[in-house]
Amino acid sequence: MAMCSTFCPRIPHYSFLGATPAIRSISPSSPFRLSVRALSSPAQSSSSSSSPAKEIPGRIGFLGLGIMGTPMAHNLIKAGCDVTVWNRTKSKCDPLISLGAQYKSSPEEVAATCDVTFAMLADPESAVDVACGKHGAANGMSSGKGYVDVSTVDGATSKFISGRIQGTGALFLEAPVSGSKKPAEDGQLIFLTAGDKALYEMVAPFLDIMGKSKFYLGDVGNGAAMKLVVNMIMGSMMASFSEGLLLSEKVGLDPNILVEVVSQGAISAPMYSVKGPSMVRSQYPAAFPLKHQQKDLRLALGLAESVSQSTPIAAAANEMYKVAKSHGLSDQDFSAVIEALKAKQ
Ligand SMILES: NC(=O)C1=CN([C@@H]2O[C@H](COP(=O)(O)OP(=O)(O)OC[C@H]3O[C@@H](n4cnc5c(N)ncnc54)[C@H](OP(=O)(O)O)[C@@H]3O)[C@@H](O)[C@H]2O)C=CC1
Ligand SMILES: O=CCCC(=O)O
Repeated sequence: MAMCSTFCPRIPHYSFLGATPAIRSISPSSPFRLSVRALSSPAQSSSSSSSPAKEIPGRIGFLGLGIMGTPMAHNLIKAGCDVTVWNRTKSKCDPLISLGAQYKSSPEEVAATCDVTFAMLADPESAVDVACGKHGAANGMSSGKGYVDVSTVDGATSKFISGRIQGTGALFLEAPVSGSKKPAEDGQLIFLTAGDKALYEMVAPFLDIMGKSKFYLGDVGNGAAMKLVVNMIMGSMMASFSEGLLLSEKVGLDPNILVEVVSQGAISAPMYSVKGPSMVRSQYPAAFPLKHQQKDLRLALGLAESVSQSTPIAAAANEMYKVAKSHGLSDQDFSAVIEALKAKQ
């Protein structure tokens, strides 16, 4: 890994060589370039016994600037990190470039110029394509670098990508996130990581910038599985909530009051309080696109089948999301699944 030369002001516990001990006044929007000891170099590492400095990757790549990737990369830039971005639709890079990000025209170039590259892609196909396709990130990876895939994919996909990345000598970490657009903006995501522990430790400061907590779950596939189980539960909860809202209305109750009642009881969940009022108004501004929720249910059902676990509620919910997709609601928020029930009336 290259010498780290980036200072992230929100990283509290790291020793920066060449900087005065009292950290200088920091403009949150401007990347700092202080000289920091790179611990990936064994010689430097072993000669540093008097200081607790840790390894901090210098240049951070970010591939995939959709609803989630954009605020995640933005938070890294705001924290002063040296970030290089790429997105299939180039125009989505422009706001981050204007905030100080660098741009490369392919995942391969990003990976080649960065120490650690994060990827936040739509689904298994795009995650594989961006990591392993022509001009994919794997072509730019080599020993000393790291690849962190934060997309939601299935374990088999993650293992395939891991194999390609590790085949170059680089390290791999899967790190799908729990939390949606607002937590991504607020740096409040929950990372569900698995893979190379050394890379986990190396990127922990960056996960701490983008999130509020992180779990290390062992072998590649475990992070993906945890994420799919969580989203399987979430998809079923939203489907059930949709039925309740419509039933309450049909029997003459005010669904807004149902939302309030639910929020005060044992089944209270932020998701219901946040999305309930707009669902009552039949508005579904996309935070978590419905097509991705259906993808996650599909992948979770595959996971369940692989271990012969019965999941009849998730299977029924999946059918509702499929119906909603067939009504053109793929890019709406997943709460638009309620429309699938209205369509059946
Ligand atoms: N939104 C949410 O609340 C959450 C989403 N997730 C997961 O995170 C991932 C991203 O979600 P989100 O940001 O919402 O999704 P978006 O649909 O907003 O963004 C998807 C990203 O993937 C890129 N992409 C899609 N297909 C391809 C392809 N074939 N080749 C290259 N790039 C491609 C898009 O590029 P382009 O701009 O060119 O279309 C875009 O950058 C998904 O796996 C999702 O399940 C996880 C937690 C929460
Ligand atoms: O994958 C999307 C998760 C959305 C959320 O956790 O709110």
